[in-house]
Amino acid sequence: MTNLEQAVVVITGGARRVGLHCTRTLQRLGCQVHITYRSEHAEIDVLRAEGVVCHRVDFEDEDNFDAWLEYLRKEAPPLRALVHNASLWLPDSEPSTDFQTTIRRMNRIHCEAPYLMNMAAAERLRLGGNPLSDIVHITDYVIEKGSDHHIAYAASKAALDGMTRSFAKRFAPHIKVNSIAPSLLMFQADDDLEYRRKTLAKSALGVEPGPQVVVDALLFLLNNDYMTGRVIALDGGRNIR
Ligand SMILES: NC(=O)C1=CN([C@@H]2O[C@H](COP(=O)(O)OP(=O)(O)OC[C@H]3O[C@@H](n4cnc5c(N)ncnc54)[C@H](OP(=O)(O)O)[C@@H]3O)[C@@H](O)[C@H]2O)C=CC1
Ligand SMILES: Nc1nc2c(c(=O)[nH]1)N=C([C@H](O)[C@@H](O)CO)CN2
Repeated sequence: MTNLEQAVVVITGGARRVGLHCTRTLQRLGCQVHITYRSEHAEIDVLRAEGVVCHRVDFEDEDNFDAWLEYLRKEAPPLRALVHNASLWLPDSEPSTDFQTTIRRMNRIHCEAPYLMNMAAAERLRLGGNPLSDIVHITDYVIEKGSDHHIAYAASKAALDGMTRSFAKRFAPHIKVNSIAPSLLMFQADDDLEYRRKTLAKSALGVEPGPQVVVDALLFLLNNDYMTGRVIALDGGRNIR
């Protein structure tokens, strides 16, 4: 069992939903959690009061993101883990968006940004191992099946999945790199009943599990010193449906 007391963990998109649940759990376990968030909201002040270090980072704002990379390269403390949770579930046919913008945004958020953060944080992660350190990519079950309405999203998550194996090769033996690939975790507040029914029926277990299943998988990875380049599928049995 790894000792997470005072371990420094970075969680991107750590101020809402799944990321927030990961943030609160690791903070309670004695970690020093650093999060990135994009938009200001009341929860940020609450997290700061709880001792979470909150960095405002928009992956699509070049100067702001470059400053974040510089922080990871030169100022961050030794890191025990870097969790790539931040994401945007952009459909291909969003009325206000043309397809070129959609694919560019999806690749930026789910592929370019995690790639650049991994390279920037590598030295800090090597220093922060106890004995090993972790990078976790949160991808999506959809990379297995494809999607007809989130093609760019699925493609960019597939790229993130591929980088799991590549970075696992590059960073062994000091840094483990694994993916968590969920299907439905949490509905959006405005998802209607018909959509919820249809979505729940897609898996063998037929439930909306909530964020704890991701926390459980994350803690498993942090505590396992013999797994790298692999994927934990959290999909309620979508594959056997
Ligand atoms: N929810 C689900 O059912 C499923 C989720 N997943 C994956 O699990 C992870 C967590 O899901 P969920 O909690 O729903 O994620 P959300 O859709 O709630 O997004 C997580 C965070 O990403 C941040 N983010 C979005 N765009 C940017 C950007 N350009 N720069 C920096 N941060 C950004 C958002 O910040 P802000 O709020 O400030 O804009 C948000 O807090 C994601 O990787 C998701 O793809 C996979 C399958 C199912
Ligand atoms: N960044 C996000 N990615 C995904 C979300 C989300 O809310 N934010 N939601 C889903 C769906 O739950 C899908 O798995 C089932 O309809 C997928 N990705």
